[in-house]
Amino acid sequence: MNLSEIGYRRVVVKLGTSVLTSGSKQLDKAHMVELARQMSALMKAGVEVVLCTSGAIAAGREHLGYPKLADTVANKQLLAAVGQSQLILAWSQLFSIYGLHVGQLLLTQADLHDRERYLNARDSLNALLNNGIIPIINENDAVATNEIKVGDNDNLSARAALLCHADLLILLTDQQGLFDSDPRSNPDAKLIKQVVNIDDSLRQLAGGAVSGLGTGGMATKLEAADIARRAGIEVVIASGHRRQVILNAVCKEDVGTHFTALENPLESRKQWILAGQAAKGKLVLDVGAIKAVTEKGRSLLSKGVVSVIGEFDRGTTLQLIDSDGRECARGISRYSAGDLNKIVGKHSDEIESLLGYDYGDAVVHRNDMVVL
Ligand SMILES: Nc1ncnc2c1ncn2[C@@H]1O[C@H](COP(=O)(O)OP(=O)(O)O)[C@@H](O)[C@H]1O
Ligand SMILES: N[C@@H](CCC(=O)OP(=O)(O)O)C(=O)O
Repeated sequence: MNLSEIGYRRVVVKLGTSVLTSGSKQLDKAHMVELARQMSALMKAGVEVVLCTSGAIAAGREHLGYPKLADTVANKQLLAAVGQSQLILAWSQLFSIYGLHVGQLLLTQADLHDRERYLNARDSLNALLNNGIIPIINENDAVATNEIKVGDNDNLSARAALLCHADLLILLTDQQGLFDSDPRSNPDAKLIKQVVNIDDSLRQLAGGAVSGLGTGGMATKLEAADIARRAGIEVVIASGHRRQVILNAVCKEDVGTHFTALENPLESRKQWILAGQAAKGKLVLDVGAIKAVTEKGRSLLSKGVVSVIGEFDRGTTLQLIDSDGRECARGISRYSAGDLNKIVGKHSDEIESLLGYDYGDAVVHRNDMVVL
């Protein structure tokens, strides 16, 4: 393996519950050690690895002897709180076989949404990697309510890849990659080896199916792939049980589905906008505004806003959607929902007289916006 010729410096590996449990109800440590071996080999060859691991809830169930618990958020938090310590213990022991230390980062949406916390998380990741320690990331399920949850580890791993400026994201799951329909329900489904563009027809293929203990299925993997490739990060979706899968993916061998990265990655501030999540609010845009924003690279003005959805403060990241609810851009609002409700459809010149102040003509400035 000549990794110096490959060119990847930093790789994020995401392991789904389906991989960690091998489809059973418990952590498959025999398989985890094999994955740790491959990641350790990369670290020793000079390729830095960040591990994004699911499996806390499954590990919690196993550790407590499969208790009968109602399917509530609080009970999932209980299972994650118990299971996360088992999970990190397992990884710490398995990597120690290869002489490597691990460091744990449990993140929530809020850590990615707030610029200062985002930069702090980035510093921690870099400090670990600069010292040859493998960062192990999971969502902080025990404290995350639905509002502050990223929600699935596919998205979390993409955001982590942006955070640490990785150049490859490997999403490992229980299928060989992305198929043209769900291989669980269609045995004739065909593997898609290369994806250059992610559009609505591709999203439809991903459907909603999820393996036994997993969250999100292929749909969240596609979302993750889209976030990463926009930031100039290549993505591979492959089977976590394929022999040498991590090493082969890093050596650019033909494994699973490969997503080409966009050539002009977004600058860092736009990456941060994409790394956070537009959780709190939406603006519905008229046709002219959609065109101005998506085709002409303009800022969004109040005149082009048809309606405001949700309650939010100034400085919140919003989804900019069309009348069918399709998201066309994401950006930071210069006005609160309350203010926006007073100025929708109005000319920018009227803002000061309507509000008694103004924060500029743009409701969402183009420097604070990512067109999707
Ligand atoms: N087009 C598709 N190609 C591959 N898998 C798909 C597709 N559509 C849905 N799936 C489902 O997605 C599942 C993997 O997602 P998930 O259960 O969340 O796994 P993980 O725990 O690895 O994140 C597969 O088992 C498969 O049934
Ligand atoms: N944070 C959760 C996993 C959430 C998740 O996205 O799971 P998966 O679809 O298996 O990657 C856990 O550790 O159990």
